[in-house]
Amino acid sequence: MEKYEKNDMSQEMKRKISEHPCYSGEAQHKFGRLHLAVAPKCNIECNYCDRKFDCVNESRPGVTSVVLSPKDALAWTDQVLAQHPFIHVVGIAGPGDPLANEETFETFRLIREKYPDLTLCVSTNGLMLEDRFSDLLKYNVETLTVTMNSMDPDIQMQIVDHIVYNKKHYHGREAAEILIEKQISGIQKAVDAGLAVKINTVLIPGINDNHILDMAQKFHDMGVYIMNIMPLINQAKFKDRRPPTDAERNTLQNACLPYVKQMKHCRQCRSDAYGLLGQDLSLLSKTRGDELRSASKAKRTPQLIDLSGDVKSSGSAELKHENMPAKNALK
Ligand SMILES: C[S@@+](CC[C@H](N)C(=O)[O-])C[C@H]1O[C@@H](n2cnc3c(N)ncnc32)[C@H](O)[C@@H]1O
Ligand code: SF4
Ligand code: SF4
Repeated sequence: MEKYEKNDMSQEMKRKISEHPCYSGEAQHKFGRLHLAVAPKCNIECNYCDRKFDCVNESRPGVTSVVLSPKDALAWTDQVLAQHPFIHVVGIAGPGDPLANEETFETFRLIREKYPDLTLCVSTNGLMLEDRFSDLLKYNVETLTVTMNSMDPDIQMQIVDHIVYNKKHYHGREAAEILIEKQISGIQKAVDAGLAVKINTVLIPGINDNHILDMAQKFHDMGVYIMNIMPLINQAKFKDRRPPTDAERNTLQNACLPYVKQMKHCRQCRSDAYGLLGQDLSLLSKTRGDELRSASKAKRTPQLIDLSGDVKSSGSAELKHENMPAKNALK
């Protein structure tokens, strides 16, 4: 592991990484993470993304039982940390894109004020990373994941349907070019500022599989800390595509390993997951939720991009199941 670490990484950052379950294979068994689902809107549309459905047993990215307000997210954090002191990382990973939602920054502000020693973590598609980077620094967000599936616009345009940037929508190659440019400049900015950057790359056979090794080499040059090659979950516009086999993913991870450290233990978690990676407590708690929902008036409101250029709601189905935060979360 040391061979990947930049010499200038501080002792404090090394300690934080050693307690982050996604950055360290050893940490996953001892330390947990709490995801706060405060960010429903997204500013791009990936062809594999489906944030519309939720099921009590469903565990995949983009799924949450309720969208929390920043205030409720703080109350929920208070309760989870009190009950589970092995959680040292609080992150925002959707269900949409954290940097497309002001609630993300307000949540970080509230949490940082109360918990100066927690590691704050965020996961983004990177479109707004450069533009909102100073806001992340303000709250001392130290670990950052950027999903980057291609550096080649001809490949990227097969994965992303469209983007919305500065209230304008872009399609096709132009959208892909803007997104790639913003991702690269944002990642470099974050690495240069000393953040531990992780890259998520969704492996989509027949689209980006032959390109991922090239990306790993570039990530090495850029100073990325770790790469997480995730298997495609075939859904949404990619429902008929074939996910990779474990062997295909393994082979690719091993090929990339000389260039950038590989995360091999990703669980493709929900946006409201908490606990150890291998034991998501949000899935184990089946008798909770009504109190939180009535107290917070929280509804499930996944939001998609409207082609007029606004980021808007696509529905407001109230959640029916009970799979959500604990009793007395909001006293
Ligand atoms: C739901 S996203 C939220 C954060 C942010 N919007 C992003 O895309 O990075 C969290 C992660 O789940 C991944 N993801 C979403 N849908 C997926 C799918 N169908 N198959 C594999 N990974 C998926 C995304 O690519 C991203 O890395
Ligand atoms: S950026 Fe994240 S939330 Fe947005 S469409 Fe892609 S996977 Fe879904
Ligand atoms: S989805 Fe993967 S990287 Fe993200 S919190 Fe879960 S295990 Fe960690």
